[in-house]
Amino acid sequence: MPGVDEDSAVPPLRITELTVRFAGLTALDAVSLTVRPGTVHALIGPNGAGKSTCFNVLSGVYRPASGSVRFGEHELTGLPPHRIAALGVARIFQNLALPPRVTVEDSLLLGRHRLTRTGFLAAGLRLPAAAREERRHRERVREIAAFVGLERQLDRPAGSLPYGQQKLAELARALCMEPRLLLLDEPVAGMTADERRRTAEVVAGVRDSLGISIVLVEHDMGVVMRLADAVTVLDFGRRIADGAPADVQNDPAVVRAYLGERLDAEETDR
Ligand SMILES: Nc1ncnc2c1ncn2[C@@H]1O[C@H](COP(=O)(O)OP(=O)(O)OP(=O)(O)O)[C@@H](O)[C@H]1O
Repeated sequence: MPGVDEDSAVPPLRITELTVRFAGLTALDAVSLTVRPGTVHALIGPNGAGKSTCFNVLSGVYRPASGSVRFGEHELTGLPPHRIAALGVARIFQNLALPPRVTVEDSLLLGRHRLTRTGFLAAGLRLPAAAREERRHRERVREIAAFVGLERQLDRPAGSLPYGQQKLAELARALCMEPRLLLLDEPVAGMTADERRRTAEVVAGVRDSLGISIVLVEHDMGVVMRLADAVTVLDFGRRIADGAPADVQNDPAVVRAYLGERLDAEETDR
């Protein structure tokens, strides 16, 4: 499926020396990483490592104490979430967020709101330009639904779909914004093995056919190793490794960090 906007080239995302503090706790400590255009970049690490904090800075929820996040020519730190979204940064949350009683089609159409030119007043007055625009948006919604494999679910309320399809519908809604960067927060958590495989395929398709960059926070190492082009590992807010998945997996600091987490869990179980 091609993108619609010709001048929507995907720029690199450069995070430089990012530091976030909460009342004495350093949640991110001078973290740097670069997401190359059109790649899946996984952000992994044990619980409390700082992954969600990093997402919250990228999407404008938190302001860092210092450091910068540049998306192409734009500095994202200090911008409110809607301005960051308008630059083409879409975030998908871990919890289901689609209104359950609204049809998949209408939810996806709402996802295109930011791209609507004629606006709701013109649409309400049934002006021809608005009708044309709505037809165009509906066509694109159908294309995107087909891309994630939900073309036959468009008329169904989102809440009536199996969990895996609801998550795909959320991904479709994010794609309806025509984003250039997708932030995926544990996209396969709570899924069956089949749903995980299907979701991983769709995410790979988003990268390969749309060229969108993806930052992926995920605990499922199978999915990370299969999907990621690059991996950054955080532990206690510090970057402890960065590179190709296979290299990072064998890095002694990474093995130690995850081993520490397992030992902590065993300690709590006792
Ligand atoms: N709003 C906040 N106020 C205070 N402390 C916070 C806040 N948000 C996160 N923290 C702390 O910052 C650290 C990093 O948390 P964060 O949620 O970013 O980790 P994470 O890697 O996403 O963990 P998980 O895998 O468990 O989701 C933790 O010690 C957490 O308790």
